Amino acid sequence: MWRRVASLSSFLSSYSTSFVAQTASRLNTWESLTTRIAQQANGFIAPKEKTPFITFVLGGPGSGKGTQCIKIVETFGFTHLSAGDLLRREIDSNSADGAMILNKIKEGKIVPSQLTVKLIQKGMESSDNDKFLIDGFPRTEENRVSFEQIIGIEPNVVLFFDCPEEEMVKRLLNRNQGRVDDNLETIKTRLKVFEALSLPVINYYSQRGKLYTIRARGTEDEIFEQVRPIFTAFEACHVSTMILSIQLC
Ligand SMILES: Nc1ncnc2c1ncn2[C@@H]1O[C@H](COP(=O)(O)OP(=O)(O)O)[C@@H](O)[C@H]1O
Ligand SMILES: O=c1ccn([C@@H]2O[C@H](COP(=O)(O)OP(=O)(O)O)[C@@H](O)[C@H]2O)c(=O)[nH]1
Ligand SMILES: [Mg+2]
Repeated sequence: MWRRVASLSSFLSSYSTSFVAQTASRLNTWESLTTRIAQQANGFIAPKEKTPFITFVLGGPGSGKGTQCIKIVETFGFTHLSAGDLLRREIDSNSADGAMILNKIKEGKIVPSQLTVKLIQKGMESSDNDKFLIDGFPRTEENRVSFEQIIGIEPNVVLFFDCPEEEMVKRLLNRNQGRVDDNLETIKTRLKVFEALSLPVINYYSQRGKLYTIRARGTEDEIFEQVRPIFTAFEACHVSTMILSIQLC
């Protein structure tokens, strides 16, 4: 079934255009967006036994990943798995790895991949949902490869919140969530880690045609209006796929 639907991607792309062209008209790249979405739509709102629909949410510290994830969850019904939150929960639960994780976070360094991937895997397995926002992961090429090896699937979509450094620093210093890493010294390390280790991951997904770059400056609502058409198009594509499969059966 999935192969048959994929072979219809060019038809789906023109079909979905009429559905969502209005909302997506803000994007200059609409034509290539619909083509890519038609190719990547398999699994959106899929039943549990099907491959889940995975979105990686990437961007520098303070770029607004978590804030936008809340809006995506509210609007599109994803399950939000923040890698940072999973690690902080692990610290709070006094697990054997807690002290090591706390040190890594304090220093702005990256926790060993296997540990993070296992926590994400647990989060996915304990959810009935099939649509996941994996926020703040993968942060390194090693993270990315480890996810592919352990979970065995690739993301359908990768969002990149592209935000100027000075804006990220300002936001982090005002975050007020009592986080051990929201101080200037750790922020400086985190920005360096982002540039050296995370940007290559973003480039990798850009080359694979999976990257959607969001200009992450402006109000939260303005930024969400760049995010919304991406998922609206996937939803429309899913509906047209359902209609087609009913017609073909
Ligand atoms: N568009 C925005 N404009 C101003 N502040 C924002 C915006 N988006 C998020 N914030 C604030 O910036 C801080 C960091 O946002 P967060 O979503 O935690 O970023 P990330 O998860 O990428 O580190 C939070 O205090 C949040 O309320
Ligand atoms: O896959 C991950 C995600 C997070 N972290 C650690 O957790 C910190 C906080 O991550 P989070 O995503 O919460 O930060 P944000 O970007 O949202 O500010 C990072 O600096 C890392 O030290 C990690 O090691 N691996
Ligand atoms: Mg966050």
